Amino acid sequence: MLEVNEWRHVFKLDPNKEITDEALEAICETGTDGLIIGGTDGVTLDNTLQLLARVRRYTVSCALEISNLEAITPGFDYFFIPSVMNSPDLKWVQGYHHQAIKEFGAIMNWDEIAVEGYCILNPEAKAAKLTNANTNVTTEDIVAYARMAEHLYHFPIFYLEYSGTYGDPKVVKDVSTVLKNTQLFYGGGIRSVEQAREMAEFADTVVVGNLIYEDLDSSLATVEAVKSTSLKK
Ligand SMILES: CC(C)=CCC/C(C)=C/CC/C(C)=C/CC/C(C)=C/CC/C(C)=C/CC/C(C)=C/CC/C(C)=C/COP(=O)(O)OP(=O)(O)O
Ligand SMILES: O=P(O)(O)OC[C@@H](O)CO
Ligand SMILES: [Mg+2]
Repeated sequence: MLEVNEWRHVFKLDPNKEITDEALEAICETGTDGLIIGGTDGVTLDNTLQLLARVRRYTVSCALEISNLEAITPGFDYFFIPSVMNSPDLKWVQGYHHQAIKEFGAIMNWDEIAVEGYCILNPEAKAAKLTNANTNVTTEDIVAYARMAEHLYHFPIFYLEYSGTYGDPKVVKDVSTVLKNTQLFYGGGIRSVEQAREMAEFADTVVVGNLIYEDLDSSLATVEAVKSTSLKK
């Protein structure tokens, strides 16, 4: 099993979306480095457990990206905890986290936990709306969030999140140059191998989500595209 810090390509599966057994098998057997299970809305304990049981038939490693308290369950290789750095609302930065750790802290295996410092940049994304993220930011603002993630908070992951739309490669490049220890995730709007390659030049890890549900074959092709691209930092 690859450690998270070795992940180059991952698929994000949404428990709130339908996927056939054939499509799920194709995703799990592509040679992708990992799966992230998560979504912004409609994620329940029931649909999370169902998807977990289905992906556990394959050897690919799997992280639960926690978006609400109800759907927290053991059984994953990793637990990713988003903290939305550009939300003015404390509950999305650390409020729910405090509540969850009050409940689960004593039984948590901290080696399986990775905090993701999120910077959400598409104002139309559900996650941006939910968290009231301030998407009206400059590249300098974003770079400062990245530096905070690495040097103030020592987050293992900084996540440039454009969910639903293709982001700005120049922003990804500029952020990549200031991160040394914190892993840069890019996610959002990847719909072709060219886009996957472009972001893979600067992001340590490229996340492909909605394309799985819109054009399965194109999503499968992003694995090789990312894994054959060398980082340019
Ligand atoms: C034994 C046992 C139970 C073990 C588990 C212990 C454990 C791991 C406890 C967790 C502790 C903890 C600190 C939990 C955090 C709790 C929490 C609710 C934090 C808030 C997270 C947060 C900021 C959510 C906001 C939304 C968000 C950023 C979601 C991430 C996913 C995302 C951006 C998806 C993309 O959007 P999508 O839904 O795909 O959009 P479309 O449907 O339009 O595509
Ligand atoms: O669904 P897409 O737009 O590919 O985005 C992937 C991921 O970053 C969503 O959290
Ligand atoms: Mg999605």
